[in-house]
Amino acid sequence: MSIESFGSRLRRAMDSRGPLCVGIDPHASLLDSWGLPDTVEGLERFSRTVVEALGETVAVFKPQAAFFERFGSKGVAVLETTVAEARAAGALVCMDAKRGDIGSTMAAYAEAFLRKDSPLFSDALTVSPYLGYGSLKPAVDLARENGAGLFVLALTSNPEGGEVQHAVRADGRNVGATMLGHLAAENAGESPLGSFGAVVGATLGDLSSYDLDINGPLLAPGIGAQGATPADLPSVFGAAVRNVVPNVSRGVLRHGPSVEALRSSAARFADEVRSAVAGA
Ligand SMILES: O=c1ccn([C@@H]2O[C@H](COP(=O)(O)O)[C@@H](O)[C@H]2O)c(=O)[nH]1
Repeated sequence: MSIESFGSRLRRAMDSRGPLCVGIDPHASLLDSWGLPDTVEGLERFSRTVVEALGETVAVFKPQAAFFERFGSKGVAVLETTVAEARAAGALVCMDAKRGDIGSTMAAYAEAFLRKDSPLFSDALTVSPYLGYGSLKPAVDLARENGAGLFVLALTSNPEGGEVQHAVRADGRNVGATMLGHLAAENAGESPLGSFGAVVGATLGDLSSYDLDINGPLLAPGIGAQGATPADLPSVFGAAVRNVVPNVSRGVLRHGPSVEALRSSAARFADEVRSAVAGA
């Protein structure tokens, strides 16, 4: 029996639930504003509340591994539960762990997040290609085998990213464009959508000099706390906007701990995204 690909599962989730991805980023300041202690117990209450509020409506959750790892093994245990509960609620999970290393070590990272029986198995994983795109091959292979996906950092939302990603190579292409080219090759011939996506910040303004037509998803962080809005998406992404998975973390999470307020905030962002994409 063949496994359904991540790209196919994601397209279905985007069509039925809308494309919004909500981050699960338990910042210490958010725990505090939710009236929770900055402890493993606080972390657990926070994550469970987000999943309870939004698990049946958002297409994708993006837990930010760093906020769990800062509590050590107990925090990682909460991350495992969060992933399982989010997936059980019907959402896809993109683990934002931004892993990247030499190929032999990358294989171990891939096993941690993309092996079907791993406690942290996620539908997709963010990865860093800055040890060379080829170093990601073990993750590409395991993702394909298990119907999972990757989001490769191509053009990140932070202002410092350009120093690396806009650097121009000997062939005249810049580094970010080169990563997009690798992903287009990875996704060639896939339908309805390839499983190998790019991270492209919603904060970056006009990207018309880039070929964003990679036949794969474009994970777009930067909406809300970093200043971008859903209305920016068409001008940033052009025709590729239909493959954009816009991420909002603090912009939604700051409305907790009320489940109702979290739901209304996510619904507002989802509506704004829908209108922006429909008008594009
Ligand atoms: O280019 C990137 C890649 C990843 N991120 C991550 O997304 C969220 C954004 O959080 P907000 O609260 O909505 O700003 C966070 O987990 C980042 O690590 C990114 O912002 N930019």
